[in-house]
Amino acid sequence: MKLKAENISFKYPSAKEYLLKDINLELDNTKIMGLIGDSGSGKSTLCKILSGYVQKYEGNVLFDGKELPKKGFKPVQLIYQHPEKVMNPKWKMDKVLSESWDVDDETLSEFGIQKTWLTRFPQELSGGELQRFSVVRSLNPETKFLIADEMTTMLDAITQVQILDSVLKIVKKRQMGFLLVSHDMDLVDTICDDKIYLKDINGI
Ligand SMILES: Nc1ncnc2c1ncn2[C@@H]1O[C@H](COP(=O)(O)OP(=O)(O)OP(=O)(O)O)[C@@H](O)[C@H]1O
Repeated sequence: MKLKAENISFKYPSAKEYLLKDINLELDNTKIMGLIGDSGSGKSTLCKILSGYVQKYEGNVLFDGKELPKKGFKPVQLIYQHPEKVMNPKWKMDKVLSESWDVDDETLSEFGIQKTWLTRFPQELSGGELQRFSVVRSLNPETKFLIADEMTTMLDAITQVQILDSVLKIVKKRQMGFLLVSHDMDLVDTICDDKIYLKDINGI
């Protein structure tokens, strides 16, 4: 499977300048890729475009040659850097999960999610606990490509490794594509087969 960005350009409505200009990118499930860039350089924005979360941009995002669906489930799933911003504060966590898929007990335990957390609201969980939900939520059986945007920043070092290991196990088993966005060069070098520097592909 291929995730392709063709001449992506993007400017936030409130900004004067383009953030992303003529980005071309081709990712597939044969290589685990890393995306690196300075803080504020547009990595999260590019991830939101590649996963169909931001839909107003110039250029095309094609998944296996087709545009991403505008509504409903998306085969490219994004694990957000700030899960609290994208979870409905009025929904308890069991509803937040079931909106994506019917998560089994094995997956909950693999990611260290305690059953009692399921009956809490997002604001009643720590950043790290919430991040585990964000990871699990993205692992719908129909997910074909996973983009992890600084997904482990809210976790301590040991938990980071555990969660990433579990995700990578699932990525390999299901032969999903995986893009890891991180500031941590050592982490990218350890986990990824190859890396992309945003400044090298951004024509601004
Ligand atoms: N909704 C928004 N409206 C206007 N500007 C925004 C919006 N979201 C982000 N920006 C700006 O766009 C730029 C890129 O932000 P983005 O989050 O994509 O960068 P990043 O490379 O992921 O940064 P970091 O590594 O710090 O998370 C920043 O200058 C940010 O302030």
